[in-house]
This record gives sequence, structure tokens and C-alpha cells, in this order.
Amino acid sequence: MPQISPEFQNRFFPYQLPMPEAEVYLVPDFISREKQASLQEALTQKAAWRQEKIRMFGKQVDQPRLTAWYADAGKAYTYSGLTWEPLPWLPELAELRSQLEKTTGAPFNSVLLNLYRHGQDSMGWHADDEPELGQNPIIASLSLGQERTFSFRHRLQKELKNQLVLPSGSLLLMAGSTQHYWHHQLPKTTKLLQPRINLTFRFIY
Ligand SMILES: O=C(O)CCC(=O)C(=O)O
Ligand SMILES: [Fe+2]
Repeated sequence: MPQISPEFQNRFFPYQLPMPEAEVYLVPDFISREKQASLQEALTQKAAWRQEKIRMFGKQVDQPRLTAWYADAGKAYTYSGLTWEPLPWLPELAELRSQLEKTTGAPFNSVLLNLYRHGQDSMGWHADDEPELGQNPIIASLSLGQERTFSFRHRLQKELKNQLVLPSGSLLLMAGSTQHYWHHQLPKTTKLLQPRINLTFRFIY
């Protein structure tokens, strides 16, 4: 099972969130200030954004965000009931992957991109616990652009919650038993917001 390195755990200990039965780090400025805007621009232009549908109350409706999925050849992934065929890595994504692998000591072979166009784009409560992610998945989630609120809620003790703001350039790393015990979401807001790109790097078996 892939593990995050003791070097990462020591170096980023101050950034670990105080959540029981979880291992979550929020590292601000993981992507340098100079790189954030150009990366967001490049990915907005070049990523193969798709408008996927979801079934809601028996109807097909647009997912409230655009998505794109890149992975090593031969990997297929089922996500919210959709099966994805991987696209070859863009150079920008390959570079982020190697930066993440170097820093965390963990391997990543896929990345899901989410584009939240405005405050009404969102992602509902879920855990990243699909079987192909394995027992204790390590999910490295990068944010670019508009800062957004992100929340955690314990799956058994519903009163245990944590709400954070994900700034541009930040890394949210979820590891250990986080996905077993916690759900997370990116809620809608009525505030007028600029676009945000989220990249979640994963390892698929
Ligand atoms: O946009 C985010 O920060 C959350 C994305 C997420 O949870 C996911 O892709 O599974
Ligand atoms: Fe997620």
C-alpha cells in the first residue's frame, strides 16, 4: 500500500488538521505565486473539459462543474457512476505529479480536474472510497484561482465537522483512514465568484 513519507509527515506536521480518525494536511502556497496564474490559464485553455450528466430524481441533469481526467495508459476509472477513459498527461500535469510524488513520497497515476465556473458550481457530500483506490487512499488535491469553502463531516458522528478555505496554490492532502470516517464537499454559494480549478491526484490499482 502506498504511504506518505515520514519526511512529509515531519515537515508538514504544523499543517495537519486536528481531525480524529483522519490524516489531513492543508499546505498553503504549494504552487508558487508566480506559477498559479499561468497554470490556471494553461489548464483552462488546454484541458479536455467535459460537461457530464448525472441522474437526479430520475432525470438527466448537468453536473454542476466541468471535468477532465488524465491517467497512465491502461487505467479506467468509475466515478459517480461514469466510466472514464484516460487521456495522455499534459506537460503541466506531469510536472505537478512529479512535484507531488517528490514531496509526499507517494505515487500517483491519475488526476481528475474539476472546473468550478462560478459560485453555483459545486460538489456534494462524498468520500473518495471507490474500490479501485484501495484501502487507505492518498488523495492530493490542488487548488487554483478563486478560493472556496470546503467542508468535512464525520460519517458516524455527524456533529464532528471541519470547515476550511482552500486558497489558490494550496495542497489538501488526505491520507490514512480519512475516507473511511469522513465525507467532504465543496458547497455552492450565492456570492459572485471567479472560476476555480481543482486537481485531485490519485493512485488507481
Ligand atoms: O474541488 C474540491 O476541492 C473537491 C474535489 C473532490 O472532492 C473530488 O474531486 O473528489
Ligand atoms: Fe473528493
